[in-house]
Amino acid sequence: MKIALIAHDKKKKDIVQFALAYQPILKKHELYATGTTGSRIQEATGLNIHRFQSGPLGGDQQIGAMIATNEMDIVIFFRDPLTAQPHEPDISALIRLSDVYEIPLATNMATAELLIHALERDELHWRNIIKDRREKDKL
Ligand SMILES: O=C(CO)COP(=O)(O)O
Repeated sequence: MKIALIAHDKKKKDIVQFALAYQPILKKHELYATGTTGSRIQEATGLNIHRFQSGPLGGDQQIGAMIATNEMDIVIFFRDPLTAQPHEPDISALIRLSDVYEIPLATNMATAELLIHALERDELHWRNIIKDRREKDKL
């Protein structure tokens, strides 16, 4: 599965803790992240992560583009609901696209934990079925 990891600045420590705790699960998947989140997780865990631009410079949009082309399976996005972000429209667009394409999206640690356990139990297998169906529809 392809998993996007994103965190706003005040949530970066949390996502690093999350990645450390679930490293054995995460390492079995293809990981993507916005720029700074990706480097912080990489430094702490050594996980292999494809890093996009930093969020304010287009990283959220790059992940959104993967969602729109049916290439992203899970989004874990530790948002900071208490701080205004300069790229708020990009954040809303990413969340909107996750809803448009019905991509499992966790915006806080509690939901992220549920998702990661579901992933480990292979309960997100339906994503592969949807992907195959959409690929066939394109033909
Ligand atoms: O701003 C972000 C998401 O909206 C995250 O970007 P960084 O990981 O580059 O800090």
